[in-house]
Amino acid sequence: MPESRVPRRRRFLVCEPRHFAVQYAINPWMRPDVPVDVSLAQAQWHELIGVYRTHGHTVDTVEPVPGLPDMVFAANAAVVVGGRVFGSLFKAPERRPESLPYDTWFKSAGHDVYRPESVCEGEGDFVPAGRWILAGTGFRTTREAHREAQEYLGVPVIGLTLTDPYFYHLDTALFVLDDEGEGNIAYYPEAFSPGSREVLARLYPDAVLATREDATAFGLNSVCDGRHVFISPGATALAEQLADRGYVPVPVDLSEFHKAGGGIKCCTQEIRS
Ligand SMILES: CN(C)C(=N)NCCC[C@H](N)C(=O)O
Repeated sequence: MPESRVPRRRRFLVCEPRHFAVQYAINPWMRPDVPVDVSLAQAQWHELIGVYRTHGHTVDTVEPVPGLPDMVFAANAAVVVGGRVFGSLFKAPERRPESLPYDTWFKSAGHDVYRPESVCEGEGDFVPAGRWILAGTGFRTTREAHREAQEYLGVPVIGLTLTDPYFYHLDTALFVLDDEGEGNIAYYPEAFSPGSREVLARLYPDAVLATREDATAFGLNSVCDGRHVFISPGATALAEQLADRGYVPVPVDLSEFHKAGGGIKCCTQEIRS
């Protein structure tokens, strides 16, 4: 008999994909020659927002800026812990201008915003997990940024090295299921260096382990509220494992966004107060 899980209401910041496109290639998923169906992308995104709201979560929006096609990936703009906003310094010059509108939004919502000196991409690589923050490096966010984040947020930052370019952000290879007590996660071990795998196995002996099929279906780019897991419908084996553990998978298809290398979590910035 699986455990009964209790959801916690979340506050999310999102950005409508009004100017979404694949115009450049900064990860192996992006093919500017493959067309994006913009109206399908819009419909998929609105479906996600509707699903969050019907599950009791608060959703705020930042105004999209023309010429910034990846701005829809709100998770990459910052990581917010205890109301403190640790902003981003994108690696790709094409994405750097996204920081200004996001910082402006956070400031107008009353938050202090820290401007990092080292390359880092928000919740793409910083994954708050209760007592600590799991932090990816290898493709985008630097070790120096891990140090800056720990100093500003006052939360231990545990560095993990990513080794597969298809999983270039930590949130493509891992997500948090529970952030209270011992906590728990789901992840794809082969996306990490041997040492980082050992660290994850030590911290999370009871983790849910995903297959490459689940991971390439963006199954680990999921959002969990403690009970519901908003998950890509292609990650069928992972959804089954989660259901066996008492979670409730809620499939939401963001296939148009996969063409840019993003999924559900990338479109979702969590504002932790
Ligand atoms: C889970 N992922 C990868 C994210 N958190 N963000 C998606 C960013 C996509 C963008 N084209 C880029 O390559 O930066």
